[in-house]
Amino acid sequence: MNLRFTKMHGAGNDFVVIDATKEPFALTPEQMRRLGDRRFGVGCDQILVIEPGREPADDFAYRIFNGGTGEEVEHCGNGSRCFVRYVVDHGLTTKRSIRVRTMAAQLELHLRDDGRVTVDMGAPIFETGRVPFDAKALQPREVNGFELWPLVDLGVEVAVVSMGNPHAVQVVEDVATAPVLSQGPLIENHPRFPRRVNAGFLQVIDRSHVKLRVFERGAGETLACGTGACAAVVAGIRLGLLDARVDVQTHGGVLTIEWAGASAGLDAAVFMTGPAVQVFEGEITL
Ligand SMILES: N[C@H](CCC[C@H](N)C(=O)O)C(=O)O
Repeated sequence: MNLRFTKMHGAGNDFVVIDATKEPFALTPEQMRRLGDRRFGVGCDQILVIEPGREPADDFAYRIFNGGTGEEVEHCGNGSRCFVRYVVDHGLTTKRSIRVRTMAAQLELHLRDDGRVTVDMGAPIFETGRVPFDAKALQPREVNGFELWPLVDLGVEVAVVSMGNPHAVQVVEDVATAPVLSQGPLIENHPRFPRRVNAGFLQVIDRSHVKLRVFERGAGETLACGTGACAAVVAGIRLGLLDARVDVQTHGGVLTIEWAGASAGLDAAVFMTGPAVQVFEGEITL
């Protein structure tokens, strides 16, 4: 079969976007892995599939598949910005504030006049059972009232947060020398995370600037991770290290994360603002 696609990126986190608003989408996990393969396919971190809204309040639905495994996942922050850029640029909507539903959340997204996109990412989830993280028989270390959980076999402590998808965030001295490529897969597949996990490495520059690297579940280290940036900033705020608005420097660009959780309560929504770029359109024979 021939498949038309659009290649996009959000701060270097790259995507193959498939428009399934006109006919139903049905690719096998093997075909998804082929799309994600940087040698035998197009190559991307995730595949984004845009579908018509399934609920009256939703303008669209969009599905996310990790490019390395073909598995469908709950959320993709950088992908949600590219989704908005796509539907506006391809005339699928005349709105600039768009409601979309993913597997895990209903999002409100806004295309700004400066071309960046602001996403209401919803509230973070801290209950370990909902991340999910198996805390059985573990003693956390409390910092500023927030738990850091030991991964004893790896000799690290992580904050566990869900943004709809699971994140394990550790604070490091220097992301440039952090063991992202060696320790990342060990955290991703750690038995304490029954659905595996995205592993974040957070370096605090000052209370409103951080650097972040993420070894993503099902994709490896990406140039940026939107939900990872949200999870890392939320963890940093709860640890008392960060203010409510933080610029996150990733390999692929800067994401701005805002969370008023320290003053407005832990169920405050996280807002992410960042770029969304179309690179090329193409057709692949699967
Ligand atoms: N690898 C992630 C999905 C993509 C998240 C990331 N690309 C983002 O921008 O949030 C997971 O398995 O949960």
